Amino acid sequence: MIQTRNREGGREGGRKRKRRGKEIALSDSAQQRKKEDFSKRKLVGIPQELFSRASQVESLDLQVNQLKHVSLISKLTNLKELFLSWNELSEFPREVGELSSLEVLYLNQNRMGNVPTGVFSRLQNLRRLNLSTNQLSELPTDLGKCRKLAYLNISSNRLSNLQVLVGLQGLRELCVDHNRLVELPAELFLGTVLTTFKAVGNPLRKPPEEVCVGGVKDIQSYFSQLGAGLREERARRVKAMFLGSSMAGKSTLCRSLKEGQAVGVAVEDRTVGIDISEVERDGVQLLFWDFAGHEEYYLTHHVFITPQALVILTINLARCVRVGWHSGGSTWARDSEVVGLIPSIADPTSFKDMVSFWMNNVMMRVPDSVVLPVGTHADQCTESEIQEKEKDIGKNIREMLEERQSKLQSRISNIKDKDDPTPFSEQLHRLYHLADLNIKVLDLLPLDCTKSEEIMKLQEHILKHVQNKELFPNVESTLPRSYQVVESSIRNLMKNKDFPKHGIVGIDDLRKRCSDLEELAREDWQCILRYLHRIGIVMWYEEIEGVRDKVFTKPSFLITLFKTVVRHDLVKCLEDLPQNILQKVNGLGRYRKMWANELKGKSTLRNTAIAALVRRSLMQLDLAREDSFVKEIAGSRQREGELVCLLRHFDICLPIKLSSPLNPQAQEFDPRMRWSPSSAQTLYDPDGGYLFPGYLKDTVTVMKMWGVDRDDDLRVNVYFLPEIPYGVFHRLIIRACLLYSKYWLGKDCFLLGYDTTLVLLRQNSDKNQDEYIQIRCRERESKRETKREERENKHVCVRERERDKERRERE
Ligand SMILES: Nc1nc2c(ncn2[C@@H]2O[C@H](COP(=O)(O)OP(=O)(O)OP(=O)(O)O)[C@@H](O)[C@H]2O)c(=O)[nH]1
Repeated sequence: MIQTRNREGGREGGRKRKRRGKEIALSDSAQQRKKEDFSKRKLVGIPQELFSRASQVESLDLQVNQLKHVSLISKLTNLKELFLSWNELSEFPREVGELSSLEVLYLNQNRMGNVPTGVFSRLQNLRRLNLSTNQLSELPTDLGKCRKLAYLNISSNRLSNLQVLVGLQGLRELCVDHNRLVELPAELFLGTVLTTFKAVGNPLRKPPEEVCVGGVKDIQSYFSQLGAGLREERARRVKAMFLGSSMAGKSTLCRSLKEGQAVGVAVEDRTVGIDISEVERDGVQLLFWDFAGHEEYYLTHHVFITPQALVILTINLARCVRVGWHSGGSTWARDSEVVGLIPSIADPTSFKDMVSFWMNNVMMRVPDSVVLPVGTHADQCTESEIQEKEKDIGKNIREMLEERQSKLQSRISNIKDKDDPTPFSEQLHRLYHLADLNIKVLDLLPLDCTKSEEIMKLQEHILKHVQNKELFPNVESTLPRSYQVVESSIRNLMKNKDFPKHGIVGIDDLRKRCSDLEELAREDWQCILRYLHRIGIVMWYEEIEGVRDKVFTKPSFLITLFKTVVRHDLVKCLEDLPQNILQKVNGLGRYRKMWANELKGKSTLRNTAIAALVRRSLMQLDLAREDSFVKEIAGSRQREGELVCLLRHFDICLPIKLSSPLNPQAQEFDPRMRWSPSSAQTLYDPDGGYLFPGYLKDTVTVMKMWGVDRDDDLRVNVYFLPEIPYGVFHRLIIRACLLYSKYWLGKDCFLLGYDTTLVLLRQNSDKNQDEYIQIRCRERESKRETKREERENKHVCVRERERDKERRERE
């Protein structure tokens, strides 16, 4: 998606760019530095005119040209800043090594394969160096002599060793994303002034990537614990995520793998949300995450689909029927009924629903994954059918991947062909990165899940692949012993009778309970907890205000909570709420119908309805004995419940006022500020409720308000490659509505009202199957329209009268 601009051509964040800009501006004014700007001129050599005033030039900008060599640059003896980004340099310009006054050197986005040793020995004043997006596999040993170097960007290269950087005492910012690093030198972090370190996209084992994403503090803690004389341990662990459409056989596979033999699953025993199980085989710990295939659950899946996992894409072979090829890739249809070019997600036999929807989701969320397609129900197909389907699915997936690559490449060329590609450098970097991260799809394995020997075949298959270091470089990681101790202490605690069955514990309480860890400093303990959170052993959302002091030691319980309000049969759950539960939340019997109708008609759930649903779930699990616990989860009149707090954070629901058509808590939008969910804190309204865009069914209200499209509407289309990820539009609804006081919502479209302006957003796909979000804007015509809008604003309000009546009845 086109969204970011980077004026400089480097790949630093906006803040840093600004800082650099400021630095330059300050030093400019102080020293009257002579600047020469020759950027974006399609130059193939340095302009000769420069040499007539060579000694005066202090800053030279040659970005975005076609330079293959840089000669005579050493004549600019007073040069302090040199920008050579976005050129065609395949060799490092050696003469640069003679520019002893140089403070800033940018050589990113070139094609250099190496930097010769000796160049940096004389660059003693160098403060900022950007060598990112080149093809470097080694760093010159003398780089470590640039004692003043404070910023170094060497991301998107082929580096596997950072030892030469040890000793750079002034280094504060270091970016090494997307290289081939397996280990990091501890000396780079311990006792240094490094404050920013980025290393995503490396096959890191020491420390593992889950530690590195926590930043310098977490890495320091990791190394100091490694160095504390405690034994280091090797952990071999892999998460296997079972994805695929409903009734494909995911639960059957998960449960059978756990038991080590074929286990039948009753058809009505549908997975709700996600099931988690864990087994150890051949010294590898396998965490199985079984994601429900029913559409309602896709909304929460993104919270749990994490990188570095093995994706087991489960396809019911008996359900797909081959009907021929066409460009849409929908090769399958039920009972020989040909589906449309873009088959509906609701068609469980379409190729899109069975394979490409999941593949696209995986490509978008975890694009460096390994996918193992497993064809279930092989016993219900003939040998030749299996072979044919196996071949077709493989071919279709390959075509999908090729199409994705070619789209990525064409977008890359589009940007590169622009006269000035620098504003798109961040986007280009992402495209390069996506093009690099080719998802690995293994051959389809057909299975009859009713046979134990077939289950064992799958187990062997999984173990063979996860032990392949090329496919899973991160399966093995080195951990300080304390990491293992904390993990096993928590596991042991969970076996204790007095440990809460739900597994939710206060963070300090948990630390106290792990008594064998007394010597571990609080900060180190938190770093370990963060690591355990990232690998999915516990959940600790320290960034969410309402739950930051809680640890969910049983992630499955968290998922159970999500299932309370995100489920395929929610209307029925509301209709079936027992009387005793209603009484607990001061509800009347007739509320069942009212709540069910509100959900069906407006996709809203009021607080009392949520409280009743949560209470019922907790009672079913025998966890409702402590009223205070139920209130913490479900909410009370004083405070928002932890469940909605989490759902809000993950953009699954939107707080709404049920009593008013307006949203008085809407944030004022400040374009200078970065918007984040936490900045959109809303006041808790005990009489309010939440809107779940995932349950929106039609577009009637929105389209009535909007009318027909007009030629003079202001219109912007935002295209997505290869399609709009599931749930993105829902999240857009939530984020946009938090900013506007008037909105009308529908399935796949919504309308925002501000002053006299209407803005329509809708997700579309055109005849070329390009998917995009369209933004249309127009002035409202008359006051009459405003009145009509208020009358029809039924998605965000129930009438005041109705609320009063309800209150009276309660009283
Ligand atoms: N004959 C046969 N039945 C299978 C096979 N695999 C699964 N089943 C049956 O298919 C049905 C659906 O399987 P599940 O494992 O519940 O499917 P799921 O993908 O988990 O479905 P959701 O929970 O809706 O996501 C169950 O009744 C299984 O026993 C197979 O290979 N052969």
